[in-house]
Amino acid sequence: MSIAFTRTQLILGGARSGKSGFAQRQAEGLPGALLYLATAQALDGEMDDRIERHRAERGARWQTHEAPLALAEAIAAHSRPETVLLIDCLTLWASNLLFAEADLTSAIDDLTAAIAAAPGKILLVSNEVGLGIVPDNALARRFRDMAGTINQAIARTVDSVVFVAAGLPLVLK
Ligand SMILES: Nc1nc2c(ncn2[C@@H]2O[C@H](COP(=O)(O)OP(=O)(O)OP(=O)(O)O)[C@@H](O)[C@H]2O)c(=O)[nH]1
Repeated sequence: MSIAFTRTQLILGGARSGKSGFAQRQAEGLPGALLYLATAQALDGEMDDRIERHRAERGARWQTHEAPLALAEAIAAHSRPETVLLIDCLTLWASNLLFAEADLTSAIDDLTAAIAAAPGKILLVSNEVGLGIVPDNALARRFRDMAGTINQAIARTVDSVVFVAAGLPLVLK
């Protein structure tokens, strides 16, 4: 099932909700060159295997670039009128920012400006992390708040927002 797409779309969902697969199918339904911008870093063997599986599933139509922190710069460098950029995912980008002790407000401003200025199509994947119990430690609470703040800022910026649960899309905007 695909959802109407104009130029920019945010795809939210919980862990293993099917959001990445949904975003990939949305992108593959569009004409143009497909570019995957990964924010994940392979820090252990399990993540290596996961990334390998994702690369194999994407197939030969896709090019991959990694941007754990400099997402705005990567969008500016790779977006062209004929490209479809899939950014997966903003939640890991938030945790990379947190560990790098980066300035969240200016990182969000740079990212929203880059999305608005990009000439090509952009899909962004993000986790909806705040639905469970309140975490019992300050770092996890800070991360949860950052993730929510980023999702709201990106949702304001993009043309459409979809929430994926159990593999099924619900249009929010
Ligand atoms: N560095 C890197 N990361 C990748 C690559 N392909 C996918 N990833 C990462 O893999 C992650 C998504 O995979 P999963 O963690 O299996 O997805 P999930 O969130 O559990 O499940 P869904 O809700 O179904 O998306 C994203 O954070 C991507 O950044 C790649 O080629 N390089």
